[in-house]
Amino acid sequence: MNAKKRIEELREIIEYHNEKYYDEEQPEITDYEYDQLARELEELENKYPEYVTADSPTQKVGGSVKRELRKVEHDVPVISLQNVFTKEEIYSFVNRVYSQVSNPKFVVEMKIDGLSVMLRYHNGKLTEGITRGNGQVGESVYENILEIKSIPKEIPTKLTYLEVRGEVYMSNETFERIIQKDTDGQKYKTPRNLAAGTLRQLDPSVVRERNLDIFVFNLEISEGKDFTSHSETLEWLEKQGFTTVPEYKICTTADEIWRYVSEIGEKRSSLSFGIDGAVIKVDNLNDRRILGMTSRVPKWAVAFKYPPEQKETVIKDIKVQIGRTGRLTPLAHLEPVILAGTEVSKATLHNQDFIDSKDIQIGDTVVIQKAGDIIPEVVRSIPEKRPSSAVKYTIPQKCPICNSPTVRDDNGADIRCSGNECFAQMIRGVIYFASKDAMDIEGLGPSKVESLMSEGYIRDIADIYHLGEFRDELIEKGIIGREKSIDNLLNAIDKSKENDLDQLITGFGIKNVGKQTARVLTSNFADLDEISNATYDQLIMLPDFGEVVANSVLNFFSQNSTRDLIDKLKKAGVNTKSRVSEISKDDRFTGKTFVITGTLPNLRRDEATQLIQMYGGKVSGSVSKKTSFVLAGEEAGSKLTKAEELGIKIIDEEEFNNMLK
Ligand SMILES: NC(=O)c1ccc[n+]([C@@H]2O[C@H](COP(=O)([O-])OP(=O)(O)OC[C@H]3O[C@@H](n4cnc5c(N)ncnc54)[C@H](O)[C@@H]3O)[C@@H](O)[C@H]2O)c1
Ligand SMILES: [Zn+2]
Repeated sequence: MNAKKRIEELREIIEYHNEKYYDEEQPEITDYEYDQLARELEELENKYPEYVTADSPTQKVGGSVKRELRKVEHDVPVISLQNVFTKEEIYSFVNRVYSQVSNPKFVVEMKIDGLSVMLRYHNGKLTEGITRGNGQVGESVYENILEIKSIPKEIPTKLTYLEVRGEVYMSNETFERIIQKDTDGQKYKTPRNLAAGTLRQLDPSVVRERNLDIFVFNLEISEGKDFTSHSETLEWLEKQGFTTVPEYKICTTADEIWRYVSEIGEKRSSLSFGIDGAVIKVDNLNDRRILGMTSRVPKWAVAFKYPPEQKETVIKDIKVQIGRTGRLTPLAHLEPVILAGTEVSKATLHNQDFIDSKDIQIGDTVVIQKAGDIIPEVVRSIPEKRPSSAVKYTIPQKCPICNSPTVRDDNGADIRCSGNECFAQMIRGVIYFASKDAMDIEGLGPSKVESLMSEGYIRDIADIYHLGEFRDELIEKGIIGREKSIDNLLNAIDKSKENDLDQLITGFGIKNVGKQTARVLTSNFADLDEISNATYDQLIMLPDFGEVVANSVLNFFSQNSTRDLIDKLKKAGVNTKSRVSEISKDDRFTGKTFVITGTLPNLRRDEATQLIQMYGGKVSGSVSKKTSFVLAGEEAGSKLTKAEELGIKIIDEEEFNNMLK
């Protein structure tokens, strides 16, 4: 691909992820992955400056401004920081500074993973709180800021105007607590996203409940008071009651800086809050002025991004997941380990090529990492630690769901089920079963259904009623959410067992049978068994039933898989009795006994029998004085004679049909 094209493509991808991250607080990729993309774009733009445009994401800061929040223009544009990823880059930054100013000092701070907020004070009183927004214009979150305890609302020194900048964050502990019980909070993947989502919503009481906090890291404006260094401002800010970035350190040499950066990196996972790097800043404010800035970043600071934390663990098993498009994705089930603060028990292996190229086997010890603290990935296997019991893994040749052959995409590494819409179709079926129109199981919406099916917990609708057996596993995997959401869902599932039969029949999703038709069935038959044994003639006589609908019903209930499904549902305790039919049951033949003889022109004998039984009548094999009617067709033999002798009423099919009208 040529450079220009790649640059354009990268810009588009990055803009997309910026919006997800900054505006929706719902990132789809990890910070690490994002940083790789941003770095690639930056390097290309450096190499081909002729392609740099003013609207490139490398030239801009942050996200946009929410319409619901009041816009505020920044006094000092809020710029970004240059990211660096290696020791060498830190050294070259330090060397550059040394070449431009004499005896520089540096402050090394943690880069808190939250969102930037500017705080304004007039005459010592807090008057405004603004998000970074696009760097020029931010959003007022003043009412929300007031709910953050560690932000002083009034400070002892009454300068006419003061502006400080800090990072609003949420501690890991608070994050865990909130996503346990708060369904809105559960939408967010990381403390950073939840902190941003919380600060940018409109209800201050939510901020209070969610216990946001702040670390102040910069003094922007202090009218009537001068400082010579950054570290001096931090000390002064502390005296004013601000909580400043913890454990910052003043360093002189590159070696010293690197040692401290590494030290922070080592204790990173044991901190009670998230950091996404370390910031190295020139301390002296005059030096900063000499070094200057670009349109987007200061030249007197860099942010070091730590490589993702890695751990070793063992692959216990590899299972295949099936996605919406029928793609089979192998998933490693791991010996659980704590990584970057949370437990990891599975990781995607992407495809067969990934497994083969990394030489990954079941039983292997592997190195995993959580890129950007979200999605765990397998970095490599350690063949020296391979036990003799290790097993090679190949994606199955038959789809574990529909048994169709699996095929490799012509032009790629993906392997798909060749079954016609196998998974999508199944998913739709289960989603419909749980929907309001059918079994109305609250909490079992499309995305939950999809994950449960992808993970193999649900293969058919009856499996829904066995989810309770996997309660602990589901909690551990976090597929549904936390303990509370799982219990709510299990309760809703349990409750649905008592639903009326028409809801269950609707849920089967039988072709041409909607809610209305399901009701007709349940008001004419006593239970699911009667419905599944109903004959064409019984069905065709039901109100609103035409040939097509009747055949659809017959076809559905004649399949073995349907019988199995019904058995499974009954065993699980799902109601299969019709309540409506108890009231409106048509019992016109109660007390009447029929004898059927000869061949009827249209009805088969078993069909006629069922019709009679359906209306409360009995069918007997021999004619006696107790016989009410003899239903006779062609070639009726001795029974007809006997009926004539006893004077019992003989009817033909047409008369019988008339009795049913
Ligand atoms: N996953 C995604 O889809 C996605 C999308 C966009 C951005 N991101 C992540 O966000 C990063 C961009 O980060 P950013 O928006 O915070 O801006 P940035 O990289 O420009 O860093 C500057 C920000 O760091 C923060 N900060 C925290 N502690 C600080 C300290 N001690 N001193 C100075 N600043 C401090 C401030 O908020 C400041 O505005 C990317 O590198 C990426 O990791 C991820
Ligand atoms: Zn399939």
